[in-house]
Amino acid sequence: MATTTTTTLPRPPRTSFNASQPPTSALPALPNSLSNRASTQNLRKASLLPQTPRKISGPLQRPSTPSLPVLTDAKNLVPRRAVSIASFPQPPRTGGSRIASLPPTSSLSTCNLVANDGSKPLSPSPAVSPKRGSVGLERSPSSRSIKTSKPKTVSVGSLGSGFSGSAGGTAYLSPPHSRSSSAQGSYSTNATTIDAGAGSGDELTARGRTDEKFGEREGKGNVIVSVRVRPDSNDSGGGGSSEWIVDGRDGKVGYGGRDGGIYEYDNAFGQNDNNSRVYDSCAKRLVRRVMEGYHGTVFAYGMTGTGKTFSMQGTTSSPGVIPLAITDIFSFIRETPHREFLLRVSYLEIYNERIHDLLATQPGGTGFIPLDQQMKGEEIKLREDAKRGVYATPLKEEIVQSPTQLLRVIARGDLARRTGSTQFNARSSRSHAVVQIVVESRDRIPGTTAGGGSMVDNRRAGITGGVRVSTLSLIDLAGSERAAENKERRTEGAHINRSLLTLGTVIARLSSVDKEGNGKDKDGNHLPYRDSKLTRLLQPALSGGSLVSILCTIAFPPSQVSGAANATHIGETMNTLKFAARARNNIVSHAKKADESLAGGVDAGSRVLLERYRVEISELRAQLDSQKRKEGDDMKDREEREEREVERHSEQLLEIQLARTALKERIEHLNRLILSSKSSGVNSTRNSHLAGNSGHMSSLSIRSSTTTTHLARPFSTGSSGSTAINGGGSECADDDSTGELGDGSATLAAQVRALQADVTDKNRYIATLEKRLLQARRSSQSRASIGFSPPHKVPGIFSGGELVEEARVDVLLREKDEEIAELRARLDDKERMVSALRSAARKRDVAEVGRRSKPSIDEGRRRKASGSSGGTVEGTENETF
Ligand SMILES: Nc1ncnc2c1ncn2[C@@H]1O[C@H](COP(=O)(O)OP(=O)(O)OP(=O)(O)O)[C@@H](O)[C@H]1O
Repeated sequence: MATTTTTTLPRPPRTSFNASQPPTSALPALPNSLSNRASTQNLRKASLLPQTPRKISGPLQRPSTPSLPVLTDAKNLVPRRAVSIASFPQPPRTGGSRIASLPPTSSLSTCNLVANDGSKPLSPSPAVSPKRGSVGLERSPSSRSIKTSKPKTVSVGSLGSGFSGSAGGTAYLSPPHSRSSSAQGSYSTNATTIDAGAGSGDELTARGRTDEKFGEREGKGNVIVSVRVRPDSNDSGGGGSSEWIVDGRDGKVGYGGRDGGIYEYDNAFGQNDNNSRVYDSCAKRLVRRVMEGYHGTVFAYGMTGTGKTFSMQGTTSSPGVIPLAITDIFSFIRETPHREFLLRVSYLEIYNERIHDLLATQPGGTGFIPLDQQMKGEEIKLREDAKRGVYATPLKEEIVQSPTQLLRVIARGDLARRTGSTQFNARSSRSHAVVQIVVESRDRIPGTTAGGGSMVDNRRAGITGGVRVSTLSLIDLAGSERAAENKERRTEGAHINRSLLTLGTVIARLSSVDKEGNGKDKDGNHLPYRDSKLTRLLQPALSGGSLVSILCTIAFPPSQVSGAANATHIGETMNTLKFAARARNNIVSHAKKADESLAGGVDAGSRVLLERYRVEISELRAQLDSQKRKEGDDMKDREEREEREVERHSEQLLEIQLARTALKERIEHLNRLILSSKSSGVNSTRNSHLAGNSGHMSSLSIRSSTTTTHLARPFSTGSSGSTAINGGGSECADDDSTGELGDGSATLAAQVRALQADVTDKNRYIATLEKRLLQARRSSQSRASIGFSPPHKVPGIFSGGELVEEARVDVLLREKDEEIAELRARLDDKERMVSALRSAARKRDVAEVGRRSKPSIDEGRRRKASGSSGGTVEGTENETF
């Protein structure tokens, strides 16, 4: 696990204000230990720029000794490529200055600010003898317009080059502008052309260290407090602006009038300072640190209409902290190829002490849920845990992959935010809005692409390192307003003021907090973080857990305002200045680089999405692989099954073909037999008596394997005709031995026997055919029911060919059926022929007997006539019969 470096840095001593007293006005009032009178006295007595007090109560003078070295780290600075936001796709513009999260399209036109070398003057200016009211400053021409495209820098003699009168009031020489406009209408981050040094590590610049990079100077540490003066909107020059002091070089802002005072901050921005300069000085470095693993919080605080939203969101032509931070976040990602990042964003507002999700959409993702409906739904609560600190839940978080996407998400939230008209701002934010960008990052595995292995894989491979989670909170607070006309505004105002008051109280009491960091003051009392949702949400930042940048906005009272209103305005502005001074003095940050959580600590509910996604990716990959393997196996199985089916089918086809061939051969054989019988003339005219007895037989082409000569077979004495016809083989042998006539023809009985044998033979054959047919039918049915369904068919093997084959088999079967029927008919014919032959044989036998008996009778008659005995004749007849 990466070692955690604590970067609690020493801070220079600050003026300690009376922090025990909570503020009583709308903006928490900073108890002013010195009266104006005392201040005036001190102005005369004290030297300029005291070392510890922030509030400057004496004449402004240059310090006698230079407190800041100049560019001590210059040799360590590494030039860095300028990154243009134009390289990112631009989100759609919804128009109006309010949707200011969008980057500009036109080139910046008001950046020609007076530049110097950006370093703190080494030689103090000669001490001045300020007159009361001018606090050591020469009054600047109050009529100077802020709308002059080329701001005029007026030197204020008492402060030398450090102070200068400018439009609308006291101004100062601006440090060099880090952003420049481009012809393409994009803006490039020239300020980032000097890197903080490769591997800037975990150390943060402590207060008191000179840090020229990004135009920074002394006092830039974990907590940065800046004050920005809004230009006078009505171009009047500001009635009392001459009494206001803005020292951009030394970071001093003050009021020289009654109850006034001068305070020192990390940055003081005059009316000519644009958003990019504000961002570069207040937030740029913090954003970079967030990308490196620190938590960071930037918030804008101030009276209504003083430019908080303008500073945080900006306009299309002058983007504010939020869009510029987004640009830098993605620039950092592009410039850090050895790490991979995952960004998610949420956007909430605290309105009337209720939290609303500005990104909440209807179920199914269709449109934003109106806030009144959200009010009815599940309340968003603040929870706290050791890892995440204080967080709102349930809250929608969107993962973003590009600046455009991120800007769009925030622009969507901006549209949903509540605004209303106040006395000082036609479109006043009536809620505190918190954009939270969670940055997860981890080292990319060497030699792998972005889709590299999981943390588990890395550990197996011996690569250590985990996911670092840091959070950037960008907060646009609602403005305090003392007197509102309508009830709704008053209710809102009451909530806003109460939460800001609590914020002031907490910050005031931070100075008394014990060093344990347990949120209690020295008396053991808890700081009232829980008194408002805002302070509860800011608790981790205020109690030292993150880098903090507070931008306090003020506006000089308009020239037309006088009397009580003017006094109120001055009072509110002073409250803002005091709040800022107190914050600068009291907030101590112990910001640490976030731990890198290892894969082992990433459970299902872990918020470290980067690792969860990586684990999920590798799990899905494994699933994919196993599915592929399974599919391969299945495919192999299917192929094998299909091969087996093909084999079986072709075997069956072969069987059928063999059977068919056998049948054909048999049929041919039978045909040959029948034809030979026919050709031998069973129906010939020689057997006309037979034909005459059974005339239909000739028409049926009765054939026999025996010849008609059988009919001339001698009648066998002592054997009955019927026995001879129905006899078996032995009788046939007898017939053959005894039935041959002189012409060599078979006897009729033999012919009958032959026919009978033929009939038996054919019957057997028919039975065989029927059996085969049955088998063929069965196998054809089983083939149809298994394995031959279309999905299992192998194209080109079973599809068309199989169907044709099936049809052929059917035709064949039909043919066989017909053939069998024909054979049966022939058998019937033969049987009829056999019986006709039998009856012919019987007739012939009778005729033969008659023929033979007639000569005997004649002989007997002859013998009788000749007188010889007739015993021999009888004996002969007996022998014969
Ligand atoms: N530095 C500036 N330069 C030019 N215009 C500015 C500047 N600051 C503020 N404005 C303009 O002043 C008006 C009020 O500013 P903005 O809405 O940012 O005030 P706010 O502090 O956010 O007020 P609220 O608290 O009521 O929301 C806007 O029209 C804005 O464009």
